Amino acid sequence: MSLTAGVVAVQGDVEEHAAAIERAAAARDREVTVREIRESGLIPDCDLLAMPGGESTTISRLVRDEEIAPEIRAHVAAGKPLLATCAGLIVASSDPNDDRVDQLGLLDVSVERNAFGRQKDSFEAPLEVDGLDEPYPAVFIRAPAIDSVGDAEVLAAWDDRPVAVRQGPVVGTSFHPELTPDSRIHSLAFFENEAARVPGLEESR
Ligand SMILES: NC(=O)CC[C@H](N)C(=O)O
Repeated sequence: MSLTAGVVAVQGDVEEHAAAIERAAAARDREVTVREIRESGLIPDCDLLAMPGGESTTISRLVRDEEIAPEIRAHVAAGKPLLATCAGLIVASSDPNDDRVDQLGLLDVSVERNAFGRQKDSFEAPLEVDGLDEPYPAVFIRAPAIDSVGDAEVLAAWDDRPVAVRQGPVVGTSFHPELTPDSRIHSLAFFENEAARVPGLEESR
């Protein structure tokens, strides 16, 4: 079955996410069509969803004004995967610590925007990630840190702060997995988490 993927496309690395989704799908011999999401009505047809980095206040505004937010929530409630990166993580969180961001509350974490310090505005780090055999080359750009974690599971930390989390079908990262050729995070979010995200799947097999 061919898959349909959506990338919330207000700004940020939309094409890079699309390419990473295509690489991750190809590695599994899956066909995928990637659509850019700027308006409501498209997400219900999507099997997978990515919410890229950019500026969280801007993304939040689009998602609210275009009435995309309820569709993202319904997508996740149906157990379909969402990968939320950097600003996307801030929007997906339950507490962005910023009144200008309308959070979606899909990841039970509070975040601090731009938390990794001015001298380290942008850096790459070899990250140990739960579920990956080798460190992942993680690119951080004015990245948020995760301050506290409720129901979500921490997949990776940097500088003693969580930077990748999972809650059911949602994976959130502080870094930008679309900016390196390594598509293992997309693969983890979209193709390797089936049992965890679809309740009852394990039993029904
Ligand atoms: N690269 C990014 O997505 C940065 C996120 C941005 N600093 C914000 O707070 O919205």
